[in-house]
Parts: sequence; C-alpha cells; structure tokens
Amino acid sequence: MNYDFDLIVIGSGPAGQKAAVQGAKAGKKVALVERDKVLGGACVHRGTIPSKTLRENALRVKNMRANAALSNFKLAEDTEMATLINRLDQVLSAHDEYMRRQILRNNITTIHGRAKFVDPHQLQISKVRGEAETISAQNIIIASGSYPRKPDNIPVDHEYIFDSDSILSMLYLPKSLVVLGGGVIASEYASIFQALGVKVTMIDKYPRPLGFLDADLTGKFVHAFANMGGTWLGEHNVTSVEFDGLAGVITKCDNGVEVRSEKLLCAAGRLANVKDLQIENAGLALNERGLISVDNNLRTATPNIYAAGDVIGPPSLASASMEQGRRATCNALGMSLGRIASTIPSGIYAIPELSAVGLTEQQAQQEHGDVVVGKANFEEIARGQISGIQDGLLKLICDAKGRKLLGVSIVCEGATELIHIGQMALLAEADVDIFVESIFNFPTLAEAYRVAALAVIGQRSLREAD
Ligand SMILES: Cc1cc2nc3c(=O)[nH]c(=O)nc-3n(C[C@H](O)[C@H](O)[C@H](O)COP(=O)(O)OP(=O)(O)OC[C@H]3O[C@@H](n4cnc5c(N)ncnc54)[C@H](O)[C@@H]3O)c2cc1C
Ligand SMILES: NC(=O)c1ccc[n+]([C@@H]2O[C@H](COP(=O)([O-])OP(=O)(O)OC[C@H]3O[C@@H](n4cnc5c(N)ncnc54)[C@H](O)[C@@H]3O)[C@@H](O)[C@H]2O)c1
Repeated sequence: MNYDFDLIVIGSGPAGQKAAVQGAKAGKKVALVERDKVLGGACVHRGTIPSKTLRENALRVKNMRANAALSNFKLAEDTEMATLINRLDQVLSAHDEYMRRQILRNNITTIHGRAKFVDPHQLQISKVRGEAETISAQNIIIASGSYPRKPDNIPVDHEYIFDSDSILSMLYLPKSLVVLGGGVIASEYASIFQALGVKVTMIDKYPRPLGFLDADLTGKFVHAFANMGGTWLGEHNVTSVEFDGLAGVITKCDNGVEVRSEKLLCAAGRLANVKDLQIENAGLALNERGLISVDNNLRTATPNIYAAGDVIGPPSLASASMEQGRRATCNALGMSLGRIASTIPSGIYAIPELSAVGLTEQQAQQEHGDVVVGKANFEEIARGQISGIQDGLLKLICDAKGRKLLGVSIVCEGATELIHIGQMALLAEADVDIFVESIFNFPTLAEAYRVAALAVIGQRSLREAD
C-alpha cells in the first residue's frame, strides 16, 4: 500500500508533539494534525503553563506577606486577572515559537483540522472553512488529550461557575471562591487563589485532598492552606451548585452545608477527548473508563494504531505524556525501548509544592509489611529557617532493614525539584547511606535528605542491636 505519510499524529499536546518529532528524527514522513489554531494542547494553553504562570505571582504576593511589615498586604479589590498572568503572553509566544521552529526544522507537516477515522489507515480532516481532506498513513498515534468533566448538577457557565479551561478568563480576582474537588487541579488553584488573598473553600467527598499522596504530606498541605485563610471541607458531597441571580454562587452539600461564594471552580476530573474521532471506524472501542486501552507498548487493539498521553488515562501528566508519545512512535517504528520506567514522579504545584517518587509509606507497608521511615522537617534545617519555611517535610521510606530506598515524599517550596535527587537514588538502586556519604551544599534544602537518612540509619542501628 502507498500511504501519504509513514506516521500521522493526532493532537499537538506534549504526547503528540514528542511523538511527531521522534518519528521525524527516525527519518519518517510525519503529519501532525491539530484542531486548534495554536499548537501545544491543554498543557500549553489551558493547563500546566498558564496555571504555573499565575502561581509565580501568587508566590510573590505570599512571600511579600512573610515580611512582618507587609503581613496585611492586600491586592486591590479590582485587581484584573490579566495583571496576575502578565507574563503569560511572553511565556506562550516563546513556547509557540520554540515548537513551530522544532516542527519546521524536522520537516513535519502540520495540518490544522479535526481528525476522524475513516478506517485504520485513513483519517478525514475537517478544516476551519468546512473543507475536508483525507490523508493516510502506515501508523497513527492518537494523542488527543482530555477535557474537564462537567457533572450534570454543576452548570458551568464560564461567568460565575468555571472549569480549569476557563478559570483564567475571569476578568477580576474574586473576593471568594469555592473549589469543587480535592484532586491536583483543585489543590493547585485553591492554594494559588488563597495565596492571592481570595477567600477559598475547597470541597471534596473524600476525607483528605490528594489522596494518592502520603497522609503526612497532605496533612501539612491542609495546615498550610488553613494558615493562609483557606477552608478545607472534606467528606462533603456537593449535590448542587447554582448562580443566585445576583452576584454569587450557592453550593449545597448532601449534609446540609451551604457555601456562598462570588465564583466557583469545578475541578471534578477529566475525560478523554475522543468524541470527534469516530474510533469505531478504526476497529476501536472505549474501555469502561471512557479511555483508549493500550498494551505495554502503547499499542491499541488495532495493530497499526498507538495512543499516548491523557487519552489513555493516568498518570495524566505532561511529563509522562511526552515520554509516552516518544515511546509510542519508537514502538510503531519497531525501535522498541522497553517498558516505561516505573519511577514516574508526581509534582503538584500547589502552595506549598508536593512531590513524590516510588512508594508512599502506606503503599510500602502494604507491599513490604515492615518499613523504616526517616523524616526531616525543613523548619529544622538551616536553609528552611533562613527561608522561613513552615509545613515542610521530607520522608524517606526504606525496607525493613533500613537500607534499601523505596520511596521519597516531600512537601515544601521547591519539592518538585528536590524530588529528583531521590528519583536518581531510586533509579541507581542506591542504599539510603548514599545521602550520608555525600556532601551537600550548605545551607540548602537538599540537606534534608541527609537528615532523614541519618534518622533511618539510627533506627537501623537500634534494630540491628535488638
Ligand atoms: C490546570 C492544569 C494544570 C496542569 N498542570 C500540570 C503540571 O504542572 N505538570 C504536569 O505534568 N501536568 C499538568 N497537567 C496535565 C497536562 O496538561 C496533561 O497531562 C497533558 O497536557 C496531556 O498531554 P496530551 O498530549 O495527552 O494532551 P493535550 O495537551 O490535551 O493535547 C491534545 C491535543 O489534541 C487536540 N485534539 C483533540 N482531538 C482532536 C481531533 N479530533 N483532531 C485534531 N486534534 C485533536 C487538542 O486540540 C489538543 O491540542 C495539568 C493539566 C491541567 C488541566
Ligand atoms: N501538577 C500536575 O501534575 C497536574 C496539575 C493539574 C492537573 N493534573 C492532571 O489533571 C488530572 C485531573 O485533575 P482533577 O483535579 O480535575 O481531577 P481528579 O479526578 O484528580 O479530582 C477530582 C476530585 O473531585 C471530587 N469530586 C467530584 N465530584 C464531586 C462532588 N459532587 N462532591 C465532592 N467532590 C467531588 C472527587 O472526589 C475527586 O477528588 C489529574 O489526573 C492530574 O494528573 C496534573
């Protein structure tokens, strides 16, 4: 068969972009199809980059308040959101420029239009003006991402009731905000808006936010959130949300609790972007979670079609999506790279940041029974004191002998960077002693690794003496 392309990639988010570049680097003829007029996907335009740009200013405001003379500092009542994401245009155009140059340099054909399957090798692309084009390829990678779930009882109107796609289009910083959800998006935005001085109430049906992380970490996060003035309502199931017809939103929970706020952010999960694709024409069906199923090689049930990124489900991270995209292409082209590394770190850019790699204490107990845990509070470390860090904790989780490192969990500003020290130790299968035998710069937050490792070794000596 003669195909138009060796590889077609659907979607230009982190997964699609890396998949296309990998194909081109292998000398293949590649097309990248994107329905938006800009490249980059949710990550660049509605997710990672915009939220982190707002976070940067929220952190500045919070740090200013750490100075006693400025502790009552408040942003003006009519602060425009645009001023709080003032650098976003610059960040986005720098990113866009970088992506376009990369795609041009690699001779990737970019087609702007909505893709749908005609059969396993052919896609029909509907373009902005309604014209359609059919293109074919030996292999196709679905990297169509995800979009915010809108529960039936939450009337998202993008004026009072927002989702993560629209929250940054609010014109002014509100006085109060309810954040529905206790997942990653909710925790990040709730703490960012609270740091900006908005009165935030975070509501989730689960007892604690970010339930996949170590309970000590989320405990510190909730404490820090409350210290900034935020309210966490765990074990509250939201039954209805409505605009009161004047200027606010009423959120009702099944236990009778009612919260009034100026605006609401619904962060109740994300769904795979598949409805336009007509995957049934390619012999595919969605699994019970509404996702596209893949095997360890990221191959779908149709042998020439692969999928990567949010469309295949957890971990639903930009970081993991990029690697999946690259691997999907390598596998499609017979350049097998083996299984994806199991040590995928998670980085939550809340205020403070939370990050983890390997097993949490609870998971390690389930898998290994007995474990040894070493902790370091950043408040007790010179750099932590200098930086005025509160609610900072690093945990090393080791096997019952107090030797083999099983996981690292950190809550602290900079946790998403610090975690990579632990990740490298895990990948190298190093003993916890590596943190004691190494000299760390002083004063640094990284020194917490040494303090926590000493705590592990202390317990090991006691166990050995028994
Ligand atoms: C608020 C928020 C903050 C986040 N922060 C982080 C973070 O800090 N770190 C992190 O690692 N992850 C973060 N994420 C998650 C991250 O954004 C996603 O995991 C990542 O974008 C997934 O990449 P993807 O390539 O699978 O899909 P996407 O980025 O969603 O891209 C998919 C692309 O496919 C296109 N597409 C869909 N259907 C079609 C079609 N039929 N035809 C043509 N094109 C189509 C879409 O237009 C889109 O451009 C965040 C997400 C959100 C919402
Ligand atoms: N830093 C990062 O890596 C980052 C940042 C943002 C998003 N993401 C990704 O985006 C994805 C989606 O995040 P999310 O936070 O929207 O989803 P989520 O599924 O993690 O959390 C949704 C939460 O909403 C709660 N909820 C839903 N309906 C409710 C109701 N009626 N009442 C009370 N609680 C209710 C659920 O209990 C759940 O805890 C995640 O998988 C994450 O990996 C990653």
